[in-house]
Amino acid sequence: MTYKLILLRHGHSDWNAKNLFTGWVDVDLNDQGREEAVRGGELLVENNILPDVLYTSLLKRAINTANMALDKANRGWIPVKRDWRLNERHYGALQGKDKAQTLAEFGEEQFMEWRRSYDTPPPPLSDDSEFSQAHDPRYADLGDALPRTECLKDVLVRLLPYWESDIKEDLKAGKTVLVTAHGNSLRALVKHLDGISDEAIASLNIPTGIPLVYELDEDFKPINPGGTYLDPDAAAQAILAVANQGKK
Ligand SMILES: O=C(O)[C@@H](CO)OP(=O)(O)O
Repeated sequence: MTYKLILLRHGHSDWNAKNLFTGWVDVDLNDQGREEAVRGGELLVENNILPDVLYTSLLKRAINTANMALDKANRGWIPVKRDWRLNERHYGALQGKDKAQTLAEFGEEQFMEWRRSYDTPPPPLSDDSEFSQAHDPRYADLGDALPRTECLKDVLVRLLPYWESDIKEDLKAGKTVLVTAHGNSLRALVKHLDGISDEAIASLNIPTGIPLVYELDEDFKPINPGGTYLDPDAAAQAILAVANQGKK
């Protein structure tokens, strides 16, 4: 028995275009992102990989990407599960800040430590910031568990129980699962699936809008380590662009 898992990072958002740290701020797709989402759906059809169930975060850039991709694939009817555990990493006090300005102000070492180190979170975001989610009704049930900042390790800690309890169960039932989420929540999942070290994960980046397909064996180990991008050329180009964000 093998299992099929599709990971899809949301398409380009307004704040990707403006080069701002986004995290849990609920920014929508821009025109480029909507095109990427539709193309993502086309790639699923062209490769005959059709999801049976959809998982998304609670953020509209992921929700809308999934809806557009599935509509293109004529799979808008599949069951949907949404959970905050798939949200982007909470970027703390960096949410809403310009990446290039942050790089110039704090230097490359600190900037990359905040962006890509496994276990150093940025400073926490104050609850009275305009970019805070402390009063957002969609997270009311979280109580004290609501993050004010997160490093990648924190994302893995909140995501893994959900992977085990829900996503893996659907895979075990033989369903092709689509997870539409974010650069850093997907990096956390890929780290787990591929057994990537805390150091090596720093240089792994995920492009927007290109489905990444994993075939997993009965122990949920990848038969195709690193997964397979359905458009490898576009993925290679877009990965470089993500890696170089901030550097103008
Ligand atoms: O701003 C963010 O939330 C993320 C994803 O866009 O950025 P980065 O790639 O810098 O972690």
